[in-house]
Amino acid sequence: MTMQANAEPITARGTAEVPAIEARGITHRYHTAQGEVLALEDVNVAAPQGKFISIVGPSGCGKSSLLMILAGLLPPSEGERLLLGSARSGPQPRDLAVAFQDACLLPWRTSLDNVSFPLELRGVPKAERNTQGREALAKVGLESFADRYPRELSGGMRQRVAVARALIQKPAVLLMDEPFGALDEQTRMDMGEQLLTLWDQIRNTVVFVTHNLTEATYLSDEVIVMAAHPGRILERVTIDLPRPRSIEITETEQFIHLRNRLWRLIRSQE
Ligand SMILES: Nc1ncnc2c1ncn2[C@@H]1O[C@H](COP(=O)(O)OP(=O)(O)OP(=O)(O)O)[C@@H](O)[C@H]1O
Repeated sequence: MTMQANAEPITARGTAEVPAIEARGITHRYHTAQGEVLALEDVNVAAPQGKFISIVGPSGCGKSSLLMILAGLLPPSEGERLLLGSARSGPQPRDLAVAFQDACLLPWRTSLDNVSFPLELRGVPKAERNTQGREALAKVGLESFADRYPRELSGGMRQRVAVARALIQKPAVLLMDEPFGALDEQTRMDMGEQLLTLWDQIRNTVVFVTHNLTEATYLSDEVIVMAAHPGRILERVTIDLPRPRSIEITETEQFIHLRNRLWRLIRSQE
């Protein structure tokens, strides 16, 4: 697989100055039988085009809620969410793809049919979507598993199918909520390395929610640290490690320094 460190960022429209995705003054309240929960308070986040942004923070600080709002799947109580400079509501599948911790594959479809599903929804003819589907599976190293069903794959393989399905849409913005959270530490880092190799080729905008500070430091250009009760932005940490990155970078002094900084920020809230 060739790595293109300087690939042009995917810009669906507009100029590179327009953030790919942005949350402006987002406040969100859930109404429960026990009363109101203030999940997010005045959150402002702008993910520049072609950047990899992670969101970390203690459990319950509103990371998933923020991602759902950015995805257009959850209307915020206050504030607005802009996708490529536009405040259109609801998900826009051509500009945006979402991958969750649970791979959410359709159990009755093969890997190939799961990966090519977004193209089917767009009415792409079968021969073309099969070609693109096989290409996408090859990118995540699963070309020989095209005809397998999800139940016949390991957890890591299922997650790779989900990543291929998200990437086949060539979205300008990819939102990922703990996509490797259910995997063991070794598989998780392997998946992170593979994701970075793919991302180096397309350089779209990724917003990645994780609990894992090593993963966040390794993948990101910037890590947004959130605080809880109410959920808000505590600090934004620039990760100025060189790219392309390989797993060995996690052993460098600069990496450990950045990761420890994130850890201290999270600890300061306890
Ligand atoms: N559907 C819901 N109804 C009521 N309260 C909710 C709902 N979803 C989330 N919350 C509450 O909103 C707050 C933020 O939750 P959210 O899941 O966004 O946080 P998180 O940072 O993603 O948590 P975790 O890291 O544990 O996944 C929490 O207090 C949570 O209990």
